Amino acid sequence: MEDVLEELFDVIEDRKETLPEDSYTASLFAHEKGENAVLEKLGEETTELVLAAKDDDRDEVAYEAADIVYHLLVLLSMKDMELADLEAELEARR
Ligand SMILES: N=c1c2ncn([C@@H]3O[C@H](COP(=O)(O)OP(=O)(O)OP(=O)(O)O)[C@@H](O)[C@H]3O)c2ncn1[C@@H]1O[C@H](COP(=O)(O)O)[C@@H](O)[C@H]1O
Repeated sequence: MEDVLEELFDVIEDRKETLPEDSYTASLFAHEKGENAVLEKLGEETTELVLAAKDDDRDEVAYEAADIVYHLLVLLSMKDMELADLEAELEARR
């Protein structure tokens, strides 16, 4: 899991730097309202996650959770934060 998160975060950071035209991630960084779009997605996906959980739809829970994690990592990158910032907070709670 840690490897997947690190790899995904590295890809997100790369998209932020190189801004390829065909990249959804890059479009979020390039667009003036990209941060708002990410925040809206997080809100929508959280609602969808709640509904999926209520339905006991485990596939849909996994799908929505993945959407949330992806957009959460994009948000961390937009705030010039590192995955280590999230890890440190989680570690501090153990
Ligand atoms: N994990 C993701 C990921 N999760 C979601 N999304 C995109 O986020 C957008 C919004 O997600 P939604 O599920 O809301 O999309 P939707 O199907 O339009 O749904 P609705 O809005 O209709 O509800 C879609 O365009 C998805 O493709 C993602 N886009 C990219 N990644 C990762 O980022 C990498 C780089 O992607 P690019 O930046 O596109 O090269 C990829 O290889 C993936 O690993």
